[in-house]
Amino acid sequence: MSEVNTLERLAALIRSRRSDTSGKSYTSQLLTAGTERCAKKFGEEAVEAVIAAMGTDTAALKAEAADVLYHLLVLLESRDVSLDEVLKVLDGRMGTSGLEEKASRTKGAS
Ligand SMILES: N=c1c2ncn([C@@H]3O[C@H](COP(=O)(O)OP(=O)(O)OP(=O)(O)O)[C@@H](O)[C@H]3O)c2ncn1[C@@H]1O[C@H](COP(=O)(O)O)[C@@H](O)[C@H]1O
Repeated sequence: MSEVNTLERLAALIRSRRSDTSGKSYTSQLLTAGTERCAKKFGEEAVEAVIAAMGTDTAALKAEAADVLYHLLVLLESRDVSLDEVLKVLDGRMGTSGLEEKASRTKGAS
């Protein structure tokens, strides 16, 4: 699937930025700043996506959604969690309904 390939390629690019010392990589700056900084940026971009979703500019929503995906991948990289590991969680949920998933979480929490 091309969508997954794009995310996988981006995740690999982000990982490679860990060892970038050129000083020209925004990703490298974020990773060097640490998880708290990455999480803050992710939160900001998520809020911007929410605001765009409430508006009528579809191009703006697509751009904000792309920012969210990029910043999520940077956040995961900062915690050494791979995209593949997250996709496996999603794969594990396939075939169950969202409501069943919700019920099993509620059960697990009690
Ligand atoms: N997909 C992205 C991407 N999406 C968003 N951004 C950056 O995320 C930042 C967030 O937007 P803001 O408006 O908050 O910008 P800002 O004020 O500059 O950010 P801060 O100073 O607050 O951190 C912008 O600087 C965007 O350029 C991205 N930066 C990089 N990528 C990808 O990562 C690759 C590697 O980038 P570098 O690490 O910079 O080489 C690029 O080739 C792209 O494929």
